[in-house]
Amino acid sequence: MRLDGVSYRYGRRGPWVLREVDVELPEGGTVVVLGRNGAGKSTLLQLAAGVLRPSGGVVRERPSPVGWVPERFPADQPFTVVGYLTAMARVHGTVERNAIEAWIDRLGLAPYRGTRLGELSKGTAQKVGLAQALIPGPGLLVLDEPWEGLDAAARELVPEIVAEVVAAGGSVLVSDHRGETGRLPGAVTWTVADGTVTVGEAGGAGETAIIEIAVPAGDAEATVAALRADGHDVVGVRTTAGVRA
Ligand SMILES: Nc1ncnc2c1ncn2[C@@H]1O[C@H](COP(=O)(O)OP(=O)(O)OP(=O)(O)O)[C@@H](O)[C@H]1O
Repeated sequence: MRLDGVSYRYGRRGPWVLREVDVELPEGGTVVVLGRNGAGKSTLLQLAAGVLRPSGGVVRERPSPVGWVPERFPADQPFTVVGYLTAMARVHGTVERNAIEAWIDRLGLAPYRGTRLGELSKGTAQKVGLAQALIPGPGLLVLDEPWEGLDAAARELVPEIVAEVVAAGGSVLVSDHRGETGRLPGAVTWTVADGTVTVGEAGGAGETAIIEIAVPAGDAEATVAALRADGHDVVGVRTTAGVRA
């Protein structure tokens, strides 16, 4: 898939979020999209997924089907979990009962089959968001901050799922401001800043600098959050008393 001179702004007079972006996502490739809060990561993902249409330029050779997992799963819909997953599978033209059931099991959704989406916790709703994207066997899987809101067990599943989609020949595009990038071996990075996208190798050997900083222990959480919000990969936190996270 290629983005050819893709530009985007919200509304006719809004500021340009992206300007003439040229990037290529190879078949079977994984791309991690990095950047500060508000840099345009979600916008880029939505253009790639076909959720937004470019204001200028064109997206070519988008694989199908597209599995799109938004940052916040829109849970205000009058469906039960199983009803929603079945309806979404129909939208993709297939109702593979086995695929629906397999993802319900794997993501731990079985206890919530008959629960209405609006009654789910945020983390469980995010899993339903993941399931609907995976059921059709996506040729392009687009995950907006997939680690956000998921419980620890489901977070562990994300790299596994990405590897499986890639092994089946699919392409994966993931945005990440939590610094989980290292969990996706072989991924390329697209860093969004000032309307442009810079392509790099994620964690390429010898290319990563690790900077140690010291802050008062009480500021650690806020500092980690600020660094991640700026697109940095926080690899560890320790106190003078020992390892914290
Ligand atoms: N629906 C919208 N209408 C108008 N402006 C928007 C809309 N969605 C996003 N923007 C603006 O476009 C810019 C890019 O937003 P985007 O959500 O793509 O950034 P992001 O890098 O994903 O940020 P975050 O990490 O906070 O999710 C921001 O300035 C944002 O305020």
